[in-house]
Order: sequence, then structure tokens, then C-alpha cells
Amino acid sequence: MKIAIGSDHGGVNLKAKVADHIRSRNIELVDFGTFNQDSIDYPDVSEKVGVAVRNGEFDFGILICGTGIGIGIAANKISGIRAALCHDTFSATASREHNDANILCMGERVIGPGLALDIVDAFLAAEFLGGRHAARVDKINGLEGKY
Ligand SMILES: O=C(CO)[C@H](O)[C@H](O)[C@H](O)COP(=O)(O)O
Repeated sequence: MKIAIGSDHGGVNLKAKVADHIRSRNIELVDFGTFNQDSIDYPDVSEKVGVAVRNGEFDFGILICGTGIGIGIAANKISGIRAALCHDTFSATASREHNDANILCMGERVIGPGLALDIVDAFLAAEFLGGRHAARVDKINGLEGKY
């Protein structure tokens, strides 16, 4: 498994903890930044990680900003990206099983690192269930470029 991770300044501290955790699990990880507290614009990071995931260079992406909202909204503008904002483990599992989410979004200003690492583990452990969910994901994909 290969994962791309990125954050803005609002998520940089949690990103470092998540990155350490993923590497400690011997999962391949590429960090697209940012690497310090200097203010940056989260859509720039969404684009880097989202395009890399969309292009098949990575199995999944993880995006972190202050709330997880803006960085996920921006990622979802990239075709083929299904970015899910998850602040609980149930949603993280469901986002994979039902929505075939390929990017997990979280907010450093919303949850603590303990819960965040549990959410990452839940997201990576779950698998897309297909079946009725596949038909719905197909409809999501069908909306891309339609309006
Ligand atoms: O995009 C966001 C909100 O949806 C993130 O929380 C950003 O990290 C936040 O907007 C950054 O805010 P700041 O005041 O510039 O640190």
C-alpha cells in the first residue's frame, strides 16, 4: 500500500503524527507538505495529493487542515477523487465500505491525535463492499463534468 499525505499550516502538527504512525506500520508514505507553520492555501495541497491519487501513483491520500473541510472540498473538485471528512471511526470505515473514498480528510483543530490515528487505521483497514454501493459510486462518477 502506498499513501500520499498533505496538509496546510493548520494541519501540519497532526500530519507529522499521522505520518509517523503510518511509517511505523511499514506502509509506504510520501509527504507533499507543508512542513512548517507558515500560512499557505490548502487548495494547493489538495491539488498535489489529489492529482497523484487520481493518477494512480498512490492507493490513498490523507489531507489535513484546521477543520478538514476546505482541503476536502478542494480535493473533491478533481475528477476521480472521493474525499471523505471523517472525525469518527464509524464514518472512516463507512467511507471506504460504501463510498470507496480514496482520500481521508481530518481537522487538526477538531480532533486530537489519538482519535485521528484510530480513524486512519479504520480507513486503511476497511474495503469497498461493491454491490449496491458500486452503482451509487458510479452515479457519483457520472456527475463529474455534467454541470
Ligand atoms: O480550510 C479550512 C477550513 O475549512 C482549514 O481549517 C484551514 O486550515 C483554515 O481555514 C486556515 O485558517 P487560518 O486562519 O488561515 O489559519
